Amino acid sequence: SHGWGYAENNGPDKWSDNFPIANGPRQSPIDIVPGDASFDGGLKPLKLKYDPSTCLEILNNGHSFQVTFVDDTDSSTLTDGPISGIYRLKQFHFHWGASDDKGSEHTVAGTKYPAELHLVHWNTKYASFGEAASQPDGLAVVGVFLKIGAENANLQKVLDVFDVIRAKGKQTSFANFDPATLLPGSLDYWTYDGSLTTPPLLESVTWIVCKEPISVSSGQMAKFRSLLFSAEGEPECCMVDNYRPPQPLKGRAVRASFK
Ligand SMILES: NS(=O)(=O)c1cccc(F)c1
Ligand SMILES: [Zn+2]
Repeated sequence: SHGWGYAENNGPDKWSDNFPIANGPRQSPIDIVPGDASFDGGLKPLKLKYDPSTCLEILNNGHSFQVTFVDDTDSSTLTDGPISGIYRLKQFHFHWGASDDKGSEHTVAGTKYPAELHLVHWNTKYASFGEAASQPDGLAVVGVFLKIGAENANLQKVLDVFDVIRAKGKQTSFANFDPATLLPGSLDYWTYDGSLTTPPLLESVTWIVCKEPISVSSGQMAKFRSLLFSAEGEPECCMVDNYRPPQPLKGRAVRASFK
């Protein structure tokens, strides 16, 4: 049977068939309305400490591409911000559109960005990512919007290996990349309780969405769109529009770390 995806027959509107939590109380992404967010002076600044030597490989998993990290020590961590304890970086990946007018998962007062970066961390009070992913406080994902502008030289280091991971299932070693180079200058953020934005849609994520975007050029966005959802030997299907649209807030509070 066909697995989940982003097409008409297996996309976001169909996910609840196999993953009923898709209609749950804390689903992601959401539309962030800055005027509705409440400033919380108790929120700490994000503390991100990344060790580039924990960077392991880059892979096309058929839904996005992801850069994975060695997470058997506290070398690359997220602490403070809205969370308590230590969360380890597991991977980062992106979501993007077929054109520059769409692609992000979170939106800001209805505004879609051309892409969105997700840095995925898991709570070390649990034994593993998999265990943490099933807990309400198990994961913390930092979201960063990409906005069309100047070419992003740090991002280019990732795009330069796309030719060897073009098809689903391809992976290659990827060493000494510092994900901190993909963070915006300001780490002001909105935060709310949510979920994974792809199946299994587990409601285990503390979302931390940065207010300030990073830049990406239109040519670099075209490079994202050169990846394939399809595996080698299958009819080629461009990897585009791999984003879930905003989900109902269902009474959740969105807090801001800034005024
Ligand atoms: N898109 S996301 O919510 O960051 C996500 C989806 C699935 C797995 C995961 F680790 C993170
Ligand atoms: Zn994601």
